[in-house]
Amino acid sequence: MLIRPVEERDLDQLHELAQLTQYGLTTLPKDRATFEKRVRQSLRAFEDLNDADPQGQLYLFVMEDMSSKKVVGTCGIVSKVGGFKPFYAFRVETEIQESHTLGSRHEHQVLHLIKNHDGPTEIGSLFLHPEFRGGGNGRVLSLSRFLFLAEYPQLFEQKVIAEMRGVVDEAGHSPFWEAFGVHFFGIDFPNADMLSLINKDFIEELIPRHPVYVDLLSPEAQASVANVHPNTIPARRLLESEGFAYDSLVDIFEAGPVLHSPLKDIRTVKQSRVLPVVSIESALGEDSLLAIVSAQDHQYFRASSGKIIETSHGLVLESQLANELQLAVGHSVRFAPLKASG
Ligand SMILES: CC(C)(COP(=O)(O)OP(=O)(O)OC[C@H]1O[C@@H](n2cnc3c(N)ncnc32)[C@H](O)[C@@H]1OP(=O)(O)O)[C@@H](O)C(=O)NCCC(=O)NCCSC(=O)CCC(=O)O
Ligand SMILES: NC(=[NH2+])NCCC[C@H](N)C(=O)O
Repeated sequence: MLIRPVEERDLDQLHELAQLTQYGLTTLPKDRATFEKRVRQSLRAFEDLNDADPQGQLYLFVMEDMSSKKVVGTCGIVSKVGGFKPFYAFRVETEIQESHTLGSRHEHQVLHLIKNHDGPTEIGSLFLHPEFRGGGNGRVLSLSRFLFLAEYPQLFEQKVIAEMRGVVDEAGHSPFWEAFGVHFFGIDFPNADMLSLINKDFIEELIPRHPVYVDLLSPEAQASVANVHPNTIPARRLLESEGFAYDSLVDIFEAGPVLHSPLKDIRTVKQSRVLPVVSIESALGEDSLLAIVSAQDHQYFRASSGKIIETSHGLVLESQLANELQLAVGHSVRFAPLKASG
């Protein structure tokens, strides 16, 4: 498996992949024209990695199965959210009220709208073809972005967030949307989700101006606040194992949690180092380490996973990994253990 920047030739396969996403994966639209626009946006972003400030550039990656040459997964990074059009979220706050007269105490969860014009970096668009899940590919795909962040920190903000897909069923019904959003926006969730990627003006126009008491929503909607779609549990686990945490922000449409971490504290970023390749061998034994490895010569970033051994002079790579990344002795690579130790 090779992870590399998206190319124009991937469009057909990516578009096919997007048809498998079900509902709620906002940034992997099923509509081809919107997808094509995003691929072009990403091609522009990768063109110059030298002197860009984070201004909302989109970096889209694909995971390619090297044996079949098929695109089996994708993931992305937006260098900065917010800007002229804000990043919207609800902050879940707990309000406590007590009555001496009645001798009672109540805790209410209240949703407060926040609008951020100067937002963090956002990772997203994480999707793996169902046939390729469950064997560790998702971990490599998700973490590869962190080697890119470690390689080019100047392109990103110091804080990184991920908006996790919230609870939405197979027909596109979101309990939170049906209890809340539909009353204000008057359209269905899939439509609102799709429109929000194209033009967010309707959010500014129609979102309620006052805080929202969660107690007033249906029990299903209440239960969905800060919870994720069943197929998004692995994505959440992966980020949590890298140090990301939920801190009271949820999505305004389906109440999925926003996870966050300072860029420098992400486990893979923190543990990654750059060393030269000193040797390539056909098979490495017990003393080797399973690592995620990236190369970036001539600004061409690519990543994969495989066995390595660290020596005092540099790294020994297993030949399959070296072939996937087109590496020879003398090249430098960035690497980190695929999993946190202990
Ligand atoms: C997210 C991925 C790509 C993950 O791929 P895989 O399923 O192959 O991952 P995996 O390696 O099998 O599992 C990842 C980790 O989750 C754990 N895990 C798996 N199932 C679990 C479960 N039911 N409960 C608790 N933990 C579970 C595994 O042990 C593993 O952790 P260990 O490695 O520690 O053992 C995939 O599931 C997928 O395409 N899902 C559908 C799309 C989706 O919902 N994407 C996220 C949208 S939200 C988004 O895009 C923002 C987030 C982001 O960009 O990262
Ligand atoms: N409005 C939402 N919460 N959408 C979930 C987004 C899921 C995922 N982060 C994506 O990029 O597509």
